[in-house]
Amino acid sequence: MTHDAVAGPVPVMLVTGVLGSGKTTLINRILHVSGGRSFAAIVNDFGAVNIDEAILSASGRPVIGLKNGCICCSLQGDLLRTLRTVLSHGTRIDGIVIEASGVSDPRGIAEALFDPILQGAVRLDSVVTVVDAEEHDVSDGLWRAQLDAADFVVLSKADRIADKEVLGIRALLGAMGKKTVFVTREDADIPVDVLFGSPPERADGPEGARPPRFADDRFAHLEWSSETPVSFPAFQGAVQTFAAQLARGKGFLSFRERPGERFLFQLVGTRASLSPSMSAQPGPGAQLVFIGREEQFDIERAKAALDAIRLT
Ligand SMILES: Nc1nc2c(ncn2[C@@H]2O[C@H](COP(=O)(O)OP(=O)(O)OP(=O)(O)O)[C@@H](O)[C@H]2O)c(=O)[nH]1
Repeated sequence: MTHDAVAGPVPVMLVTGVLGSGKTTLINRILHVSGGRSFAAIVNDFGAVNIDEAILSASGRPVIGLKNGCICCSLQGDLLRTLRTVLSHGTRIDGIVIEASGVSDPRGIAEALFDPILQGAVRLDSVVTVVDAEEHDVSDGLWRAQLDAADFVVLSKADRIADKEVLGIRALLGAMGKKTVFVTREDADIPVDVLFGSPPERADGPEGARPPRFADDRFAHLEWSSETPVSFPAFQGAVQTFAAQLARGKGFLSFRERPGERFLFQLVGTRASLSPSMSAQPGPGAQLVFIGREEQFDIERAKAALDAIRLT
């Protein structure tokens, strides 16, 4: 099925969730379990280095990264242009998954999909919000906005908490009107057919009355790179000096102590991890992004701590 008028509009799934909740992990599994279907992914990262694009491109599916902004506001034009490019590519596309950056209010993106030129070419099938079972802040306005917009909730990292706590979060989400909650672990099956379900009735077209959106200006980010491998203990020591100020950190890097190996660094809340990188991305140095709330994250000090490791 090449995209054309006969095939009908291409279904779009919009995946939201706060920083580090598990959006890329979910999309990676969707791209891998897509069976005979051909899905494309559009990912929106917060910064010029698109780590998520590099992670997902290992799936072998078309993945396009949008950088330096938020598709719920400043990048809306880029999203529309990218969608048009994907649709006119000439290859069969059975569905498009759009990952919003962890600071996006999904309403802006849903509105963008009502663009008159795209009408008839794409159809917003579902808004999926990933909720981190282990770490979430129910008082956070962005978290609530993402939940409000969700047709489906995917509860990630359920493997990290007790079953009783999972039941508690499900009850909380149920009380918030979210009936369809999928609980996942990193290796669990993903109900792709349900998530790409029939289009729900939406009241969020251009005419609908909507509350104001959340902007992405509450977060500051630092991009840091090194052309050469870094020392592992020096890197660890530098990150420890500002990790408490961060909401998120991620990227690829190589260590002098492990020549020829490439690692994916992930930091969510207080949890940091390093795993062998499966993605093809430029080496041999480091490309990292660190994100923190504006009022907490001292970018200059973090940059100084990282720059110092170049000299070690
Ligand atoms: N144990 C466990 N870890 C998970 C699960 N889902 C995601 N993770 C881990 O959580 C971290 C963040 O996951 P991502 O998928 O990159 O999160 P994200 O929402 O795409 O992050 P941003 O795009 O930066 O907002 C990574 O270290 C993942 O391996 C899960 O279900 N279980």
